Amino acid sequence: MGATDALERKTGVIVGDDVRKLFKYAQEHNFAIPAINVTSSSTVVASLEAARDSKSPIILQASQGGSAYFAGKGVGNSKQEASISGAVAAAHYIRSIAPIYGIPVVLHTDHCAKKLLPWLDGMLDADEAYFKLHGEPLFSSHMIDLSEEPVEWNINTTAAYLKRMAPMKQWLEMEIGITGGEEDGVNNEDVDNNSLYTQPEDIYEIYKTLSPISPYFSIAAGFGNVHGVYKPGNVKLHPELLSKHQAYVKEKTGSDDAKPVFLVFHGGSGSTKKEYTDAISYGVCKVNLDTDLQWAYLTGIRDYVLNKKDYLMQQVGNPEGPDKPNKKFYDPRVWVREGEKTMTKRVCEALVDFNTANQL
Ligand SMILES: O=C(CO)COP(=O)(O)O
Ligand SMILES: O=C[C@H](O)COP(=O)(O)O
Ligand SMILES: [Zn+2]
Ligand SMILES: [Zn+2]
Repeated sequence: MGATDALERKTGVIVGDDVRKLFKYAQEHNFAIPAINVTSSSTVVASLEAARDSKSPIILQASQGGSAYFAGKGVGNSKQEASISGAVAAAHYIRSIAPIYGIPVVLHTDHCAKKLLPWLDGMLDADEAYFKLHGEPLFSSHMIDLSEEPVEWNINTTAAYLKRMAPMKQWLEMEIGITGGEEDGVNNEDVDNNSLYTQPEDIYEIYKTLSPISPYFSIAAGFGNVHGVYKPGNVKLHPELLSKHQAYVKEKTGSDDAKPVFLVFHGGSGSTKKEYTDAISYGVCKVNLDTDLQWAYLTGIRDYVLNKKDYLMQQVGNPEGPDKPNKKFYDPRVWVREGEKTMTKRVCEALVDFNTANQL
């Protein structure tokens, strides 16, 4: 018995009820699925390889900036055209290759502040076009992040988007309580500390508003989360706040489910195993991990270049002889692959930390 038994589609990109079933299964079995920020085919395959080798489901997500990178940094993005095309290209790529890895994959997009809503609108146009042809949306899920706006406007605008997505049974993640650090190029490092911690009343308000529209939503509730990795002690996480949210919603709705809310943990990098497992025990089913993987990807490439320096300074000639060609050392499939290996290893560690390994 494993998570795959709960799913209708067992490999490749999953959508609709399967997404909800996977998240519920994760909550019931005390694990969370890592959401990896991908920016290229290379980071996609490094993540998929880790999930396949660990017999785990995985979430691949593209941020607005990561999507534009998929399209190419040389393309203009004043109307979000690079972010829309790049995200759609990433989605088609991931949909094409995910099945050969033999694991279920949730295809998601990350954040999306108010000023970036045209990006989300463009992706939803692509979802609806795909839905007409295939009876399912192109992406499994999206995030909307209006956490810096007044709470009422955040909830009402999120509700309007969920209404648009509901006929496609598409998942929507929303944020309440600001994530510190940097996201989408916006610097939240100086944000007031209290706005990093969400109150249970806000969670219930969201739950009450969104539930009648669609059951396919999750909440990234702030419990001190910060993007990036800083000096120890700078970030104070309070995952125990999440248990108050669950208890409050359970009491208000009379639900017999101890974890009625699907919760998301942002800023996963640099956190302790206990912070992960505590948050997971309170109903976190998705943990976002980016910065630690950027670092892991670099280390493999960095070490390769440093160790092979004498083979990389000219096309011909190395310590083995002045006539020796260096092609097999500077082929990107060799040195980029080293970054993939160290990234895969770090994703495997996360899968163990979040108790996801061997859950399929
Ligand atoms: O929350 C994240 C992406 O949305 C990732 O945060 P980290 O970069 O801190 O892991
Ligand atoms: O928001 C958090 C993610 O780490 C994405 O970051 P990014 O905007 O630098 O791609
Ligand atoms: Zn945010
Ligand atoms: Zn985030």
